Amino acid sequence: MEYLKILGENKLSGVVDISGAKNAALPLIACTILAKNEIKMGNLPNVVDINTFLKLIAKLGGTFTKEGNTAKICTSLINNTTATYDIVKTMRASILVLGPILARFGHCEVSLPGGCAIGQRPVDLHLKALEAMGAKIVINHGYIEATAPEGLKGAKIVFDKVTVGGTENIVMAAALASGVTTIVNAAKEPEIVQLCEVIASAGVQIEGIGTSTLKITGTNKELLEIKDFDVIPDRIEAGTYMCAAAITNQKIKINNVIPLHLDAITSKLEEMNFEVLQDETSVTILPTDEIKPVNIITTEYPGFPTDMQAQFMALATQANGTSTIDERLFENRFMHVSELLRLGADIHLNGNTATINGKSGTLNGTDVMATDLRASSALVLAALVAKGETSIHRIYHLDRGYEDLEGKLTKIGADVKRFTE
Ligand SMILES: CC(=O)N[C@H]1[C@@H](OP(=O)(O)OP(=O)(O)OC[C@H]2O[C@@H](n3ccc(=O)[nH]c3=O)[C@H](O)[C@@H]2O)O[C@H](CO)[C@@H](O)[C@@H]1O
Ligand SMILES: C=C(OP(=O)(O)O)C(=O)O
Repeated sequence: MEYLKILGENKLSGVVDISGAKNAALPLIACTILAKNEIKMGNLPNVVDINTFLKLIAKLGGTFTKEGNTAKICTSLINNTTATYDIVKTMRASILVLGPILARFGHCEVSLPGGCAIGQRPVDLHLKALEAMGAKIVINHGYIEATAPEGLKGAKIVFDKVTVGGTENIVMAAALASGVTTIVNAAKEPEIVQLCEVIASAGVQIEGIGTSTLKITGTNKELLEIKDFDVIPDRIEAGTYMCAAAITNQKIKINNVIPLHLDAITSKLEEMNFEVLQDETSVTILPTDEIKPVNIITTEYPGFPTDMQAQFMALATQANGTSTIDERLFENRFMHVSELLRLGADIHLNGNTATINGKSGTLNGTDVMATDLRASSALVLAALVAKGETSIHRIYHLDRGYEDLEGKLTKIGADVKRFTE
């Protein structure tokens, strides 16, 4: 297994180029199942989850070629409708093939994803919505077996909770359904906006893009001609490097971003007394005299993202005072706390609230274990300011979602090396 060794306290400076968004690219690859043509997708991040999703497309009978950050995907020959456990267990986003395959073929089988390190993460809302569109769903031997021999029919779906994956699955299913589907309480994340725009650019009528009510007029199983596109920049990768600048209190420019997507992150950094300069495609974090504490509540976009919670917790250890972080989306997304404690942080957990006493002492490098993707990046951030050497184990989590992390950090002056144990 591979691990990272980081020697802390280096001065950082320079520019980081942000890759395409994993969480936009995954549903966009799933949406190629709606198309009859080959689609060229640019700005794909070179991360394990993308390769896993492409492998899933190939297992279903689709084809792809990938060169650098561009893939050409064609699903016209799909002849298998089952997403098996071996793939789903490594990548929960596999559930995103359910809507498009069911809509196109009238049946689909997807292994139940089960829980993961950050919580139970049920998919009941995806299933309930598909049932409202006419699907019959049974759970059999750990598989979701969905059928709709007559095709899916447009329906009014009112989501009990805002769900990113649920909204994506239903938008894709609705694109090939018959009639109009209205999604009320839809998620509004930029990743969903891009998915809707790509499907709309193929001629599907979608009203309300970027709002919490989406109205999709389906094609009644007529496959789409989807145009080539580039994946939007990764706002979570960008936010992570913004935190790298902040935690080391150095000036770093984060390039190739959409600053609007970073508003919630920028505003929390400003509350922590950092100046954040913006132009059309970059943000620059400037050092501050005093890092101030912050109070954060995670919520849906455009609020503060749960995917940035762990990184801000690492940053809060360097603040002059006590910060609080309330995790409202996932019941178990605090696995990084015990590892930050091993580095010397002073953090108390009470239910879904973490209290972080900043500057209670210096962090000291040691061995720590990554437990999920963003927990891993929080440990990397903490290691950048810890005294001495930190070894971060189980970095396969990190590789799911950060392209060339060592390369990007090394370029701005960090001492990061990968080893095999
Ligand atoms: C690949 C991808 O884009 N992953 C993101 C996506 O995950 P994902 O799409 O899984 O997250 P959801 O928005 O669906 O989950 C939000 C909340 O709703 C609950 N829920 C969801 C579906 C359902 O059927 N029933 C149910 O109860 C979940 O357990 C969670 O508490 O959005 C999350 C919330 O912004 C991010 O942290 C993930 O990085
Ligand atoms: C939780 C994440 O991803 P996933 O939903 O794929 O587990 C993430 O990107 O932070």
